[in-house]
Amino acid sequence: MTTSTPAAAVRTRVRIPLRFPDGFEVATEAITFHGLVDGAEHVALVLGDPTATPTPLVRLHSECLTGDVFGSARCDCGPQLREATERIAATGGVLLYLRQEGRGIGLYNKLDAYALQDAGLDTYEANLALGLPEDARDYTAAAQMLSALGIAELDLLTNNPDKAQQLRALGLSVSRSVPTGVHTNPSNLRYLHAKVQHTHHTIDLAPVASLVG
Ligand SMILES: Nc1nc2c(ncn2[C@@H]2O[C@H](COP(=O)(O)OP(=O)(O)OP(=O)(O)O)[C@@H](O)[C@H]2O)c(=O)[nH]1
Ligand SMILES: [Zn+2]
Repeated sequence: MTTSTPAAAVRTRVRIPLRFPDGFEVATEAITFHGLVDGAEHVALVLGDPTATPTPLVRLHSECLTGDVFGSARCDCGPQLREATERIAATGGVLLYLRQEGRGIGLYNKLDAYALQDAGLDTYEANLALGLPEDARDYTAAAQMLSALGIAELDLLTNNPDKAQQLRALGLSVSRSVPTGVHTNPSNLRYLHAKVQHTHHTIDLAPVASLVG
């Protein structure tokens, strides 16, 4: 981490057995922190043995109440969370569950943005129309969490180049960006297409290109 980033410290470690609706089960250790710069209640989930490899697999998962909890098909967050949990457990690593709902604009603003998308705007235009940034996420707290866990070098499970870029600028060594699976459905195609076009997410939509309007 850069010298200008304040250090955070582990507050509590507690074991939580996870049981997903599809039957997948895995044990995790949930970790909370003191001293995170943005004051949010971000949580780290340790899966498998992160010390088993010099570059543990890490995912920075931005909170999505609608996708992660309710099963919304408007985005790919729920399936990505499920996928990440299993893949990280297999190799050893950490999932940081970051309280950055709506790319950092909050739940109510995200739902306002959904309403604008239903009126024709894309996911980025909708944020701007609300007078908000396209993407308000800052990963300084994530870098603090990783440093507090003793992780300086990692593989990052993401399709979003900005996440690796920000972590590197914060002094972490991101060995590789490992793409997630492609989780398309009729309700999220336009959203995923906007991510590829606008923010260069590495999502291979070629197999479904003809369906994107
Ligand atoms: N403002 C806004 N936020 C959204 C929208 N759809 C999903 N989100 C939020 O976007 C965040 C997830 O970001 P994504 O752009 O799907 O993916 P990413 O985190 O940038 O990249 P990956 O690491 O590849 O998943 C979550 O916080 C969601 O709540 C939307 O239409 N508008
Ligand atoms: Zn989502």
